[in-house]
Amino acid sequence: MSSFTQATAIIDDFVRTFYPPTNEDVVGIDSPSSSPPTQIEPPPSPQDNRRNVPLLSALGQVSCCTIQAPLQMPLFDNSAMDGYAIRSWQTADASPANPLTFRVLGSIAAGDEPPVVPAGSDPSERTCWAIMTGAAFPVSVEQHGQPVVSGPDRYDACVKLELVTARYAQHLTYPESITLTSVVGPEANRRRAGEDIHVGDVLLQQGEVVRKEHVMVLASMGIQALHVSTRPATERQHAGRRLRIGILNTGKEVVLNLNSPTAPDDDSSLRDPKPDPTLSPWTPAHALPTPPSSRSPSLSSLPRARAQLGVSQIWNSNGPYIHASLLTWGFPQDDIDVLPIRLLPGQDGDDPAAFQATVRAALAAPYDVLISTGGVSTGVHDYVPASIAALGGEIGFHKIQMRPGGPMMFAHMGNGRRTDAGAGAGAGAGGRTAYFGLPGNPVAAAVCLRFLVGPALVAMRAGGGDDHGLTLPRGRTVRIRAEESRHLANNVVVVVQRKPALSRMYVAARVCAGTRGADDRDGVLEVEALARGSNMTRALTRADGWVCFPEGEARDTVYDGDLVEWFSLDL
Ligand SMILES: Nc1nc2c(c(=O)[nH]1)N[C@H]1C(S)=C(S)[C@@H](COP(=O)(O)OP(=O)(O)OC[C@H]3O[C@@H](n4cnc5c(N)ncnc54)[C@H](O)[C@@H]3O)O[C@H]1N2
Ligand code: MOO
Repeated sequence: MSSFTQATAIIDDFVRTFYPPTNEDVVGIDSPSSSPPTQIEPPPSPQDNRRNVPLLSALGQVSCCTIQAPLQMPLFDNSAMDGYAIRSWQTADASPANPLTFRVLGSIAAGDEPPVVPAGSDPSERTCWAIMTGAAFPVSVEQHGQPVVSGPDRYDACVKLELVTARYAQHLTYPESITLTSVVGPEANRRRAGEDIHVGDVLLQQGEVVRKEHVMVLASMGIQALHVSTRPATERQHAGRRLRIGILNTGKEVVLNLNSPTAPDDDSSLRDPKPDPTLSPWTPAHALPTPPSSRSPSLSSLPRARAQLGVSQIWNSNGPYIHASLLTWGFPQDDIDVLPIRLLPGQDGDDPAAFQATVRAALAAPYDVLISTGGVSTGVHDYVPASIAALGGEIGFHKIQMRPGGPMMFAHMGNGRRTDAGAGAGAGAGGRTAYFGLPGNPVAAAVCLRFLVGPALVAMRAGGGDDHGLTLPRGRTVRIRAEESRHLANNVVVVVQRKPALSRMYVAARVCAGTRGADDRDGVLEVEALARGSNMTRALTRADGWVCFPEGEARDTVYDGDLVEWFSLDL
């Protein structure tokens, strides 16, 4: 586990070794601009140049429509951790002196249809399911097929795998039983359907300039095209070398929806008037959305957005977000490719062999930079670090003391051939292709991109920065305010509570209304901390930046009114 400082030093060393200062030609880029987040333009006039364009082409343009969410987010209850879905009440007596054993009934990966468990089974029997991050929880159903939404039958919580001792039987790919020595709270590590976005929530307003954060959220809804009024592009010039960049998204639950800004013009996501009454077979009735009466074009796209997803699948939002970020930071579209992981006959989703074949081909291409999402944490399907090591990648770091984004890895790779056959994982000789393995959770991926990948790419492009190395983001001191209704502990408004000196922590934040653009009375800008949670993407569309609570500080609580560091959303 590296500290943030160690991680940046490792990347810095790579940049200095393989991408020294360059005198290469200036790269002229039509960058989609970094407009202030909440910039609203006057409503477009009829003679404006309105077009229906693929989502990535809408970056930096003015939206002609107010877009309401056609889907709830998360789409279904799912696990925030790799671990075991249990009935939390059965853990009430667990302690080191009283370890409890649970029989494992099966395993659920993200993208798997969740098992349906008949309610009314013997409650004295302790059972559980192995469950991966992003996987749907088992559904307990009554005799007549109604899902059970509360009560002792429900597998309501996930205990993370680090907290249990697992016993394996030879014929099983998952443990036959686990032993637990601590109590697990109700709903622990369970991300609830709709906790971030409700159907009908406004995601983008008419007249708003489309930013990369909108791309993330709209892509997660399966929205592939937007009506925009095009503005003249602002040409930004970036000196330095061109970098060929490949984006890979792992996870069999992830459905790729956008390939490039040059995808065919498609306005079908803006048609189809009928709402879908059967959002998902296992969504509890109370969570089914009631579409509001005034429908926006995106609400009417609900059947299409949902119908194209299989059970337990999600739209890819990380890929479009990374793509949009690179375009925003001035990397030319021609230099960016989306690299789908293609399965061969007989290969299941999330097959490390398919992933390795894709990376091997990319190394031969060759790419300067590969950025993947997902598969870097601790679960059985998190094969990215081992695969990169097996391909000869030299792992610079895997796991950082940072939240979100802790599972991130960085490696550098050559042509994919191992130089020292038989040596242990990670013993490759490395090379000049930078490999950034970002976590799958979208906010975690965004933090890694902003604070580690972006600065690295800029340094690689320019061969410069601070003394020709990595330019670390520079912050500004601001006063933190807790967003309304944040936790009230003993009448003191607490912004963040964390374990002492644990990790560097980033939280999306927004300059407080009334102080926007101007400092408050004592000259310090006030910013509001927005929702945390590495799957809570909606906050990003309202944010202007990130606040940082640095690592190594003994204090575990950040109070309303404390001074903290603030960073803009863009580089
Ligand atoms: N037992 C433990 N479980 C987890 C830990 C841990 O320390 N112990 N860490 C958690 C943290 S923190 C993160 S972040 C995630 C990262 O996991 P992975 O990088 O292995 O990512 P996945 O499991 O593949 O996906 C996580 C999450 O993100 C969703 N996802 C994935 N790809 C996309 C995409 N392209 N677009 C949108 N959303 C995506 C996926 O469905 C999952 O919900 O691990 C925790 N678990
Ligand atoms: O969910 Mo993890 O911290 O990288 O966000």
